[in-house]
Amino acid sequence: MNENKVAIITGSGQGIGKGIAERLGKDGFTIVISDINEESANRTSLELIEKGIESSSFVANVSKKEDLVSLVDQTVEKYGNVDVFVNNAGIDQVDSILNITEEDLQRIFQINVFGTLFGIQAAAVQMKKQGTGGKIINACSIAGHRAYSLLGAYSATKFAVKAWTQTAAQELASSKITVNAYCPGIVGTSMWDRIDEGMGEYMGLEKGQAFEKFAEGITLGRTQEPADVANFVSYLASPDSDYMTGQAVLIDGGILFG
Ligand SMILES: NC(=O)C1=CN([C@@H]2O[C@H](COP(=O)(O)OP(=O)(O)OC[C@H]3O[C@@H](n4cnc5c(N)ncnc54)[C@H](O)[C@@H]3O)[C@@H](O)[C@H]2O)C=CC1
Ligand SMILES: CC(=O)C(C)=O
Repeated sequence: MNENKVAIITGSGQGIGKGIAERLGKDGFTIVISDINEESANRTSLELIEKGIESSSFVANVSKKEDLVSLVDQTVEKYGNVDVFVNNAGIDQVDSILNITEEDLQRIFQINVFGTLFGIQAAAVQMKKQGTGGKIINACSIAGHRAYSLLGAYSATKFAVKAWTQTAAQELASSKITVNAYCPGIVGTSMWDRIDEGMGEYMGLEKGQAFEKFAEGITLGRTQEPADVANFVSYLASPDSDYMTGQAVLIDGGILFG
């Protein structure tokens, strides 16, 4: 299955992106690991190769459109096609609404919002050229369904990702390109280490307490692993999801409903 199909995952040197890369690699895709961090991108790609998965790594900063165009070009030069593009890279920011600065806002929007749009554009241009359809998959969040205290800027970026997903789905459907998003809850990656620290400072909590407080609301009684997200992304990347587009789906263990 998926022989000769190529998946690019941004921000896949670690965390959820790495989990997605491992799962899509198992599903038979050739995997392009891309990250702003060259060292982690190379390491993850080598790990996949050691598991028998065809893989390469390319450095790209998603906040620069030319990097994403070049990422797609380099992939096509090496493998001939792009079938799945996962806009996974994203950053967090913890701040109260009164303290968010213009500089902070520009940084997080440049990566989470502009970066996702640049990824959609670069992938769609290539997929349209190929004429065989494709799957564009974006990283949203529970914070794209409801905004959270101290995560105002981050939540705003994830609401925007949901908007890109809906618009791109409508505009690209005639080219047989589906566009969907995954919305995880609380995944124990380095992103949550930073959020835990930031919230801890604001709320006077010890290390780990903000994470635990958020985790209390999970119906299934445990926080998420990257593999929990990757299992769902595997479906979004497969023909089984061909009749689904424009959706930002909660995969959060039951934090939010509806
Ligand atoms: N960890 C969580 O609980 C949740 C995470 N998400 C989303 O999932 C995605 C992945 O998050 P995690 O794996 O937890 O984060 P992480 O911080 O562990 O990993 C993010 C990766 O993106 C890379 N990156 C950062 N800025 C970049 C840039 N400008 N260009 C290219 N790569 C860049 C980093 O080097 C890193 O490898 C993000 O979009 C995040 O918003 C959504 C919901 C929950
Ligand atoms: C990091 C993230 O999306 C949340 C809300 O946990």
